[in-house]
Amino acid sequence: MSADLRATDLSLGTRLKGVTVALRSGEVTAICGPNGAGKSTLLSCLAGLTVSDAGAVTLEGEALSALPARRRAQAIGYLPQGPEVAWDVTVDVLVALGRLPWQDASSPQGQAAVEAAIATMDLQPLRTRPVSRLSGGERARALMARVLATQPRWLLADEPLASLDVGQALALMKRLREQADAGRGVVLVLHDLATAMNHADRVIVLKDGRLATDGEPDQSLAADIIGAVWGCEARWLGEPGTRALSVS
Ligand SMILES: Nc1ncnc2c1ncn2[C@@H]1O[C@H](COP(=O)(O)OP(=O)(O)OP(=O)(O)O)[C@@H](O)[C@H]1O
Repeated sequence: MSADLRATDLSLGTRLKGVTVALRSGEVTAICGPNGAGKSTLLSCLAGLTVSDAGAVTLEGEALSALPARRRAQAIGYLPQGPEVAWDVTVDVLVALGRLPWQDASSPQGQAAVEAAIATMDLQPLRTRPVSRLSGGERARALMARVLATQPRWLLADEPLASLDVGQALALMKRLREQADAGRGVVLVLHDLATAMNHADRVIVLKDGRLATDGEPDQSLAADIIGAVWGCEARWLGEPGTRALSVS
């Protein structure tokens, strides 16, 4: 069984045009590109939530579209961009919703997974707080904890750092690295190219719905590619692992 999530020749209107990528478990993959490039659309297709006009997504060799919804939800945790929380539940209850695909929130195993997710996202002090009384960043952490509580083999997150402060963002990237080191696949839509450069194993760049590059961060985010895709004159500063991007 190949431990990968593949999109083959994926097309959807003008949003995706023949995108082929093979994502590997055990890696952190960043999907980057300008606004409207198709990043969220690709991630949603990889999660099985958006159906393409042409092409296919396979999960570990099986067509994603043929998998029962529950098995798919067990395997793939998906955090959309700026998700709404429909009910004003407490953090505890929200995170426990992550066990729905397993239907075991009240079992010792389910509870252990919820506790681990709450601890991982540093949510103990907030666990009895209703979601409506969280700050934007706290809410983002609670929503990530819900995804982690599922303990999916694949973690797909659309701009998971968007509302986090610099310390929380760094902490989350470390946690996601631990998830990859534990053998999970981590796929993140990121606008911050320095985060992608410093923390991803691999960077996929989309432009106008097409694959622009797919490779190691140094290669995919080389200055000439940033120039061609984002239209900025770019220069990387600093050492590998802590690089900063200077753009003009
Ligand atoms: N439901 C939809 N129906 C039709 N077109 C859509 C839909 N959602 C998004 N689009 C369009 O598809 C293109 C790709 O959108 P997508 O959200 O995937 O881009 P993105 O790369 O994630 O952008 P951003 O960085 O702004 O979040 C955009 O031009 C957008 O306007």
